[in-house]
Amino acid sequence: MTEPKIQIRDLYLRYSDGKEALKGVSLDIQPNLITVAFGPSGGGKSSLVKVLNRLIDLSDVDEMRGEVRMGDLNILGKDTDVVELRRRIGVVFSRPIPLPLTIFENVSFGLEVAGMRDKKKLSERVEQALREAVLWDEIYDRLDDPAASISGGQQQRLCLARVLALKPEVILLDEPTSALDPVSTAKIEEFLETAKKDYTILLVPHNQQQAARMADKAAFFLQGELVEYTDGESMFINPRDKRTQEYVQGRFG
Ligand SMILES: Nc1ncnc2c1ncn2[C@@H]1O[C@H](COP(=O)(O)OP(=O)(O)OP(=O)(O)O)[C@@H](O)[C@H]1O
Repeated sequence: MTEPKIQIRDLYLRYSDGKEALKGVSLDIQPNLITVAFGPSGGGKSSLVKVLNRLIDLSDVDEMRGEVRMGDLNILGKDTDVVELRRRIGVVFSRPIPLPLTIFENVSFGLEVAGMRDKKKLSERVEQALREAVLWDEIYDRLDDPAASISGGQQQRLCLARVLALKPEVILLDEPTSALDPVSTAKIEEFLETAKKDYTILLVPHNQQQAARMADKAAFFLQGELVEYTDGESMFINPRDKRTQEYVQGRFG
């Protein structure tokens, strides 16, 4: 058995308004696979994403307990270096929010903050990240244009390239294609299929078709509970839990 990349044990999260977003979730996220976290709105998927790279620190939380580890690193640890954690676990959200800079600078920014100064190295890393994000061929001759001048679908891949430039180990994607047209969606999915050999990927899909297309492993979340966690195929063809069956068959939304 491969060692899980991320181990989550009995994770409980309650926001200050009393909402219990995660009610004792235990989940092993395997490397080099796409794990899909799906289920109806309010199930806790986005909260889980935020816990994993500690963006949850920016929310009003009443109580959070349990254990989340990546190898030796205690992700929830008080002394955990969250800047380094967020480099190792990158995140892409549903709306692309490029920095008000050029295309090139959007990708080089994080590298420069991390201390990379060598222009040649920066250019190489930017090109590599843009190629990996399936964007290079479309924008290689306008790297100095403002990021705002490219389409929404291209901006989303630019945000992905920004994450990739920092050479993360894990990539979290929270409905990354929900604002995109089918062509841009296909490019993100193409990226995910190729990228899984190099990364650990957790995807919150924007619909069930995408979940079924992309999932090597699938985790069904319902009102803060992880109801079922199994191989993608089993989940969508032959789910065990009645609640999963009903959701997968479209009997509730
Ligand atoms: N910052 C917050 N403060 C208070 N409650 C929150 C906050 N964020 C989420 N919640 C609540 O926590 C629960 C889980 O929400 P979460 O966004 O994690 O679910 P989700 O499965 O990602 O849903 P969606 O698909 O709608 O994004 C919901 O009841 C939600 O209202």
